[in-house]
Amino acid sequence: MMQDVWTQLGPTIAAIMFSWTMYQNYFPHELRGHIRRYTDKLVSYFYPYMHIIFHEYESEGWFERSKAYVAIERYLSKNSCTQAKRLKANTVKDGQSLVLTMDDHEEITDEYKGEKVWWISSQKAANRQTIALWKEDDKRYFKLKFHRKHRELITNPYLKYVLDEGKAISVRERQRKLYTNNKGEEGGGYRYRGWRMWSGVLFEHPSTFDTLAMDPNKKQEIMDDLQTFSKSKEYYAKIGKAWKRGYLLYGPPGTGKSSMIAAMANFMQYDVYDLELTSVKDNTELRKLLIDTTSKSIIVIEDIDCSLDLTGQREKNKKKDEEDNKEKNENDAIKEKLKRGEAKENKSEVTLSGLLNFIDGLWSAIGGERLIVFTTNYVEKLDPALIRRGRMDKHIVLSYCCFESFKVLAHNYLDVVESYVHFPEIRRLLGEANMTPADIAENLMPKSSKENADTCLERLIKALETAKEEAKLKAEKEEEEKAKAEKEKEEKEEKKKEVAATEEAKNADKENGDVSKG
Ligand SMILES: Nc1ncnc2c1ncn2[C@@H]1O[C@H](COP(=O)(O)OP(=O)(O)OP(=O)(O)O)[C@@H](O)[C@H]1O
Ligand SMILES: [Mg+2]
Repeated sequence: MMQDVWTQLGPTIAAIMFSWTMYQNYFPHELRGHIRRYTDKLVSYFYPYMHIIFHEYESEGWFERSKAYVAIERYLSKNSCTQAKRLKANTVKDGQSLVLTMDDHEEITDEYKGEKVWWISSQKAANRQTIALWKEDDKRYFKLKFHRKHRELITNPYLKYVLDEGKAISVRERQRKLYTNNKGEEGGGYRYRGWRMWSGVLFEHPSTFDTLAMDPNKKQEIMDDLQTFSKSKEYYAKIGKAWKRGYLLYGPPGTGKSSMIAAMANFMQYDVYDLELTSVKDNTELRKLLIDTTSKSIIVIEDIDCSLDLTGQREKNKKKDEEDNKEKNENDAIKEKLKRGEAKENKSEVTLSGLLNFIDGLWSAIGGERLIVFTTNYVEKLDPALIRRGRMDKHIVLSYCCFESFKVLAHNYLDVVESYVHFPEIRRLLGEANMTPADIAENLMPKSSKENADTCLERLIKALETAKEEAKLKAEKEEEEKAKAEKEKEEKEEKKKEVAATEEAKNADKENGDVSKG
């Protein structure tokens, strides 16, 4: 039987092989091209599917993986896990977690608006004679197969959906970074990312809006504002504004300005670029730094009043005495920060106009989706041009701890709620004494395993009473000093008047003498 089949098929197979060899070796090249085109056409006439190829590297010698390929890989990871028999593991988040995708030559399906598509991962062996220096030799690609009657649906909305979704997954899963432009002693900042202007470490600050102590309504307002901003790409484009928003956080030290920035970054899933203005050589370097930031980020300039001399003009218009006094306090505070290493001496040539350009000049629009946050202890020191709406769109004051803020801290630090016995007294004392959330937090923190909520709250009550007493004494002292100064001023005036009167009398005597002589 088998013999019969071979007798019949043998000549046919031999004829096909002979024709193929003749075709390969003796058929003219041009003619072969024509034949191939016509056979492709014929096949496509009967074969209803079409495909799109996405290469891992878009062109020869290109260093980076294609963004579309990476987004598709991320998008397909969910379906891969449930459908593919062989998976491939890639590490992400700086080696901290894995992304599983289908291995080469696997096929999985996906559905979009009820239509089925196929994704095939493939690999074409590269020419082994070439030496691949920076990537694997084999050229990977994804092939998307779909029915040609869905061409419109797949090439347009489906692919956009896949790429957007893939990018969103990457953003959600990426490990966020905290960057700084401070080069340090050895210029280490430039080492980490080679040619980049910023150096970065993982952003791991645990502050969130839940742990932030402030008035709940104000907190909600800020969260809504941030959320609206993140969803307003089209709106910003429509009104012709760069997609960025400025926040000015001001208030006394220890009221939660830096904590709020961390909470914002965690809430928005943004990177943080902590800009040390005193380390920026000049306006050109400032612009370069701006260009080198990515979208979905917060650019922070802390203690802006210590970073640049932005006081100039305005002070001339203010009352001299009052201003001198305040100036002294502020300078003391800056000196104190310098001592603690929280501020740097200003050797920078960055000017106010350079900074204004940084915030909303032409270059500020690149990248999009960025928040710019300034913090200061002395808002009145800043030039109005710097903080006007449009530059710093939202001004947020962080102040001394109120009862609402205290409740958040008490819950976070001690797990106690409003019904607690010490709360009414604390509420009363908070109304009478100024204490920053940082000080409250320090008092609430148990210092040993023997301390419980009661001991911590009692300690806080004592601290509040002391603060109240100190504030009273300070106010009395200030009052005394003011009265003393007032008295001294009056005495000086009196003395001046007396001197003037004596002078006048002397002059009058002299004039009289001259007249009598005459
Ligand atoms: N509003 C707050 N909610 C929760 N914790 C706070 C708050 N304010 C201060 N703290 C606590 O006090 C510490 C110091 O706060 P933070 O650094 O945010 O203050 P700041 O306003 O930035 O001060 P500075 O003006 O000196 O930079 C934080 O680590 C945090 O534990
Ligand atoms: Mg701070």
